[in-house]
Amino acid sequence: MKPLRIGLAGLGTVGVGVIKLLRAHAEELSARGGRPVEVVAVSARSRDRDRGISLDGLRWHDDPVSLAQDTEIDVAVELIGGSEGPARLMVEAALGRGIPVVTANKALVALHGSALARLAADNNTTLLFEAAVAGGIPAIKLVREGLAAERLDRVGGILNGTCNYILTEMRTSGRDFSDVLAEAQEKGYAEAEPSTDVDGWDAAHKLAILAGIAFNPIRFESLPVEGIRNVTAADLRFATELGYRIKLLGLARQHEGKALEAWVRPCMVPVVAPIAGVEGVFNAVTTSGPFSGPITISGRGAGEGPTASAVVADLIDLARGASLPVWGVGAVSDAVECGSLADVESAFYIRLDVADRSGTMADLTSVLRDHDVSVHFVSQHEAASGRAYVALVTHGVAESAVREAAKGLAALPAVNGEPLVLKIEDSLR
Ligand SMILES: NC(=O)C1=CN([C@@H]2O[C@H](COP(=O)(O)OP(=O)(O)OC[C@H]3O[C@@H](n4cnc5c(N)ncnc54)[C@H](OP(=O)(O)O)[C@@H]3O)[C@@H](O)[C@H]2O)C=CC1
Ligand SMILES: N[C@@H](CCO)C(=O)O
Repeated sequence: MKPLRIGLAGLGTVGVGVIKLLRAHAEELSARGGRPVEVVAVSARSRDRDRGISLDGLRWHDDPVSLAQDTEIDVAVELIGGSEGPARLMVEAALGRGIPVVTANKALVALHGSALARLAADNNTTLLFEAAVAGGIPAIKLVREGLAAERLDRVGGILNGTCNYILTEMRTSGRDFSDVLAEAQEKGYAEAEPSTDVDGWDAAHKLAILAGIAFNPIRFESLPVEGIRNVTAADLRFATELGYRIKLLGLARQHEGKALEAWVRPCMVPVVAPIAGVEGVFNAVTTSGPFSGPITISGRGAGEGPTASAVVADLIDLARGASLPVWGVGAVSDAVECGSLADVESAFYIRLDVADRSGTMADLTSVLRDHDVSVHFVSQHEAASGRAYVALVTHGVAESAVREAAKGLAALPAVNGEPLVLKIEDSLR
């Protein structure tokens, strides 16, 4: 059989992993795909860098766009990264000439998925991106293929391993965010510039893709995103006492007849929920639908091996001749705005740093009363001399009311700093 000839751009963590996996499992891949899958051309910035693998016999392109235009390749694999620049140009060049593209680039797909889907459709080819969401977890295949018959009402999960690692370490060691982040950076688990991970953007890219295949492509700018910088060790202690874990979640929900509810933010998850037990760098993807019920799968969301496994799974699909739609149902629809969260009802956790003196609790509860926020539970711990952390759990209330109440609480003389408001996600039980 004629091999499937791969042009691969990006020889970093994932690119090298893909070449190693294609070589290590060549026989099985050939049997499963019905023909050999072979890298024939590559592109990276430095031709001389030792990457720990032999590149002998592979054509070299300095420019990934020229790789995409190589007439002796059948598939272009983009493992450079970034939503703009060489990655986008290369993907557009390959799709534009009718060559299928496999990418692990979540930023690119989250921001330009709809335009790239249209370009692919116009040129009768496809764009595959299994590795772009939750690394080694077959998240895209779960939603697009395994649940192809379902009308999902929820999709999302724990979509960033760095945040999950930091929150897990904070809980188990009692240390604060900055301390654990610094250690994670020293060990190489977190980037020197951590914002993409800890401010929720990486998880947001992945959620946007999941929402795109489960429901509709969304306008990325309309997705509410909050990271984990304001979560403290005190919050993790309160969560444990209350029977919860704090997780950075990305979730999208389709309510009948309404705009898509979608967001990324730290949430309280009941300790009995399957997702609460997903710890450290692991990711989890969760879905729910009327026929399939709840599904949660977990695994490694990043790293050479898991990510390469997902990229090569897409290559096997192409070797088999599978023709998968870019988004879930095959139609290329325009990206839609996420709905406002103002009217979405939930229970919330509110944590405050307050002056520990008589009348403080009365001041707090009067603000909540004024905003019609009903309290379900209150707890308090000493913070420092004369100060205390107060945790309040509300009954179900519209998000707009709890946000206004938090502003009122922050304005009280007894309250120090900004209150932390976390959504309580009891639905994931
Ligand atoms: N690492 C992971 O665990 C995961 C990564 N991903 C995604 O996979 C993609 C690749 O990530 P990763 O392997 O970690 O990234 P790396 O930074 O390790 O590798 C990037 C590669 O791209 C090459 N490159 C950069 N600019 C150019 C250019 N202008 N022309 C040609 N080559 C270029 C670099 O070349 P050189 O080596 O010469 O500098 C390098 O080989 C990203 O989209 C990332 O988001 C997805 C899931 C997990
Ligand atoms: N930086 C990501 C891995 C790449 O998607 C994470 O921490 O999960």
